Amino acid sequence: MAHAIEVAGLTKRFGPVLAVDDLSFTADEGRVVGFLGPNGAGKTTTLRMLLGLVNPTSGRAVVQGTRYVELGDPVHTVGSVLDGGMFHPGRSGRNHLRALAKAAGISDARVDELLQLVALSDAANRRAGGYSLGMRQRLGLAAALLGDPKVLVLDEPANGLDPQGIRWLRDFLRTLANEGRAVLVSSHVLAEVAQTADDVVVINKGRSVAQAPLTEIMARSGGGMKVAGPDVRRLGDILHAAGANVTGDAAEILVKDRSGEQIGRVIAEHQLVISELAPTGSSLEEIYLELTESTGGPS
Ligand SMILES: Nc1ncnc2c1ncn2[C@@H]1O[C@H](COP(=O)(O)OP(=O)(O)OP(=O)(O)O)[C@@H](O)[C@H]1O
Repeated sequence: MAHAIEVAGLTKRFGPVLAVDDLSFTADEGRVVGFLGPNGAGKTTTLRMLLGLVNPTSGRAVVQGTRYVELGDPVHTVGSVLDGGMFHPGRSGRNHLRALAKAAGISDARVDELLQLVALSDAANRRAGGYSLGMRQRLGLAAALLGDPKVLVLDEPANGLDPQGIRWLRDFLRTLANEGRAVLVSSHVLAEVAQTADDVVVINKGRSVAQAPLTEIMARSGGGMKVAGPDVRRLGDILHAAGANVTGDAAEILVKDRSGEQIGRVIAEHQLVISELAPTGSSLEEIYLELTESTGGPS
C-alpha cells in the first residue's frame, strides 16, 4: 500500500535559493510525524509542494500515492492548516466552517460536530476575528477535518500557543493518529512535538539531517555526566587538560566521555567542592541543536 505521504528527491529552487534540496521521507497512517527544522529550513515550502501550492523544481511529493492536484477527492483525502488557517475576520467560526462545508458538499451537522471536537461550540457564533490565537488554530483544525481525511498536514500549529494550548494540541494530534490518520506536523521547536511525535524528520537548509522514530533519536544521543557547583570551572579545566570532552560554563558542565566514578576521583584528588554529579541523557533540545548546527547553523 502507498504511504500516506511520500516525498522523494524533492527539490525547490527560488532563483539562487535552494529552499528544499533532494529531500525524501514518508509518513504513515496511525503516526504523528514531527517535521522539524529551524526557521528558513524549508519546511513550509515542502508542505506547500505536498499540497500542490508550489511546483517542485524536481522530485515528487504525493499523498496516498497521488500528486495533490491529481487527487480525485482532495477534501476527503488530506486536510491542512497553513498560516494558522485563513478565514474572514467578520464571519463567525460556525459560518466560516459552514461556507467551507457547503463548497465541499458536507453537512452542517458535521460542522457542529467539529466545533464541539475542537472545543469551539461556545464561541461558534462569535466573529472569528476576535478569536484568540489558540481558538484560531482550533478553527483551522476543524476546517482541515471537515472531510474526515486520513492525512493531515499542519504547518506550525503550535506557534504562539500557551502551554495549555500546546497540551491540548498534543492530545488532539495523538487522538487523530490513534484514529488511524497520518499527521505531519511542522515545528521549529522540538519540545512542542516531542511528547506526541512517533517519528521525526529533521531538516536544515533544505536537506534531511535525521529521520527516525523519536525513541531511536533519543537513544542515539550520547548523554554524559552533568556536574555543577562552585569549583566546576576548575574541574572542567582539569578534565579538559586530561583530554576529556567538556562543555558548559562556570555554573555547570557536561562531560561526555568520563564515568561518574572517574570524575569523582578527580574531584576527590583535587579537593573540589561540587554540589551535583549526575548522569544525563542529552535533552531533546540539545540533540536537535546538534543536528541542526552541525550542518552550518541557522541561516
Ligand atoms: N516564494 C519564495 N521566493 C523566494 N524564496 C523563498 C520563497 N519561499 C521561501 N523562500 C526561501 O526558501 C527558504 C525556505 O523557506 P521556508 O519558508 O520553506 O522555510 P521554513 O522552514 O518553513 O521556515 P519558517 O519556519 O521560517 O517559515 C528560505 O530561505 C526562504 O527565504
